[in-house]
Amino acid sequence: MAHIDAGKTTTTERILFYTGITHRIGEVHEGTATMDYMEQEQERGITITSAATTCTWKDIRINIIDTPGHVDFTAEVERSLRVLDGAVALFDSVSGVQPQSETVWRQGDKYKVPRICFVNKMDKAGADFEHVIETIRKRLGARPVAIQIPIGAEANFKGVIDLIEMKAILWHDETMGAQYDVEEIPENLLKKAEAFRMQLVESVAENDDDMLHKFLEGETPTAAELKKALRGATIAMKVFPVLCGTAFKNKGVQTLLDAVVDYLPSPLDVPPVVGIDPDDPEKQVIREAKDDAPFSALGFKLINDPFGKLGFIRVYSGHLKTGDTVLNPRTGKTERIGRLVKMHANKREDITEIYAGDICACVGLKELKTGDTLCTPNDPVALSAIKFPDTVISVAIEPKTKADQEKMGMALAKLADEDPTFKVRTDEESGQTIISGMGELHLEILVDRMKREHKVEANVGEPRVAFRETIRKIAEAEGKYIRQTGGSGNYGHVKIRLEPNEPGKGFEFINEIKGGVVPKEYIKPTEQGIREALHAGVLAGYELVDFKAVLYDGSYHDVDSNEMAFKIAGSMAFKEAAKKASPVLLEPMMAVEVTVPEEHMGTIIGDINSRRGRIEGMEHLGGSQVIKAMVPLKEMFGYVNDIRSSTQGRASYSMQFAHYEEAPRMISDEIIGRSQGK
Ligand SMILES: Nc1nc2c(ncn2[C@@H]2O[C@H](COP(=O)(O)OP(=O)(O)OP(=O)(O)O)[C@@H](O)[C@H]2O)c(=O)[nH]1
Repeated sequence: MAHIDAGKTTTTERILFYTGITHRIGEVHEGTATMDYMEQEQERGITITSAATTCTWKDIRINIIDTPGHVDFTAEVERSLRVLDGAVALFDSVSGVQPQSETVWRQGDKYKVPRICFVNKMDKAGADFEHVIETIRKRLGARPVAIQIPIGAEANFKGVIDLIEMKAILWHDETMGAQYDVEEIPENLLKKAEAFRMQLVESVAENDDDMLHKFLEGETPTAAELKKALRGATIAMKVFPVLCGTAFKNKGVQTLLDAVVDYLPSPLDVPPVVGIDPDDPEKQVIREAKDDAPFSALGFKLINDPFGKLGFIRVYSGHLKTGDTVLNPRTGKTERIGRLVKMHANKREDITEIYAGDICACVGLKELKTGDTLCTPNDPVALSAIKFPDTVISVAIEPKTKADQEKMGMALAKLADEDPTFKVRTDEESGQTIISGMGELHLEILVDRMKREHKVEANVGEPRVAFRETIRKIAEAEGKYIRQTGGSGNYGHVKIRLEPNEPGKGFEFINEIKGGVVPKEYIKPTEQGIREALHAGVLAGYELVDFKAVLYDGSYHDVDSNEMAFKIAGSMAFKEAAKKASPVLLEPMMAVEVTVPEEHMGTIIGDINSRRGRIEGMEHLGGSQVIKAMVPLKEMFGYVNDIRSSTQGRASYSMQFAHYEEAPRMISDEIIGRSQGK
């Protein structure tokens, strides 16, 4: 996991080489990386989908997922971290912690994934190992602990000092697959190495009683003792071991693999997974990572390819054989496992059985969706699903020909099946197909994939911002749906109150009905009516968020009341109340970070101001300035090209969704006017 371009794919390629999976190293910039197998990935030199692969190092099997760094593909990182037991966080040796490193780090915290840090690109001009450690400490608020220090830097980077064994490890050769030599620590680095080892021992001692005792007695721990204590502290996420190297120049990757084996947890080291009983959501079910436990697995990724649907699963407990039947608690249906495959990027190897802790793909499971659990039918469990962020941008898409029209629906459905952050809907008024996603690049790639993989040509409209609406005041309203249709009647009547909720809290429904004035069976339908109606807010048709709906009164009819009538009454009351509750328009704000040479700073700041942006901070980094700003997404379309031409390509930027904010009057009037066709 890392910011864009830190070297994740390059490092993974080396790992595959050293572990004997590939026999020649694929290079990202030559478009030959094994892990970046999609055409678009090879053309652009970026990772888009996270590829899973398996290798073995020192008799330990390691499942690897190479994740994308670009924020538009953040869902890939989210699902990978949900199912992995450990991660390697890569950092650029010059920049250290970058915006997206921070995001993925927080995702790692969320899923409690122990991590080791690899400072890559030590061969680059300006490489500074200690600066990177400092940014990990400061910007991530983490506890990094160096277990290596570099020998030389930039073009002179030769190897590392292993602070555990207190030996120098030198790569005298930069060619593919070069082996290293273990030597004595050079005289001029001995003092520094001793000081760093002292820090390492101290950090570990703080988290290990035996070590603390030894430390206080003034004893020097052995390498084995140090390793054991460090493993414990790493798995407990008390410390994060830091290593360094250059994947591109083939230095430091074998030692990184050693560290993965030594310090990251095996499935047995992490706490057993906790799910719920699908028949009784109040009841917790704990599943230990044992092969003889009842089977449970989480589906975290789907790929539709010409050979069928591949569902990636991570097994948490038990084992599974081809021919077995599994239950999907979400649908309540069972499916038979026809084929199981181990994935090596896009190549597959058939297997017949899979065990606790492993990752593999099932072929042909029709019902499986991302985030579904698969389990033994007679001992079911539902594991917690993966939460994905909401989409922030959308475009209208139109098939070019009649033939494309038919294929487009199918193609979009397949792509949406694979990608939970890609949404497709039909605009009720215009009848247009609207696709939504995480950013311009995200949608561009999906449209491109539709063309290449599904042979559908389409015209794409201008990108549009996913605005939202919320309310600022408390308001009450009544919804009455009383109709006589033919013989049978309809009677639904509710009174509701809408109240603003804290930002980010979403929608909450509160039932305050007393004395059964609205019978129990009509409460849910009322809530359902409101839930359906909130998707089209009363201002400009955007989803209404962050509010509470309190159902406090109503009435019913013994014969005529039914669920449908209460659903309609709920939605009528909602619309009425929302109009009275001072609705406002919200727009997505992006956290933007621009790295720019000093002489272009003025241009960048002026430009950010003209985009309604707020400068939030500035920082020196090497010879450049890093400008942090909060800018409305609406003003950021096409920024890639604008910044390139205004700085002759010398600035780089990254941006990610931060939060929603009330749109200024001018913008809100424009959007509301447009939605009303003015
Ligand atoms: N100098 C130098 N360049 C490197 C090193 N590692 C990777 N690179 C180069 O940096 C660029 C980005 O490398 P990738 O491996 O694609 O980075 P990534 O983190 O996978 O990128 P995304 O998946 O797009 O986020 C490529 O041109 C690599 O050749 C290194 O150790 N030293």
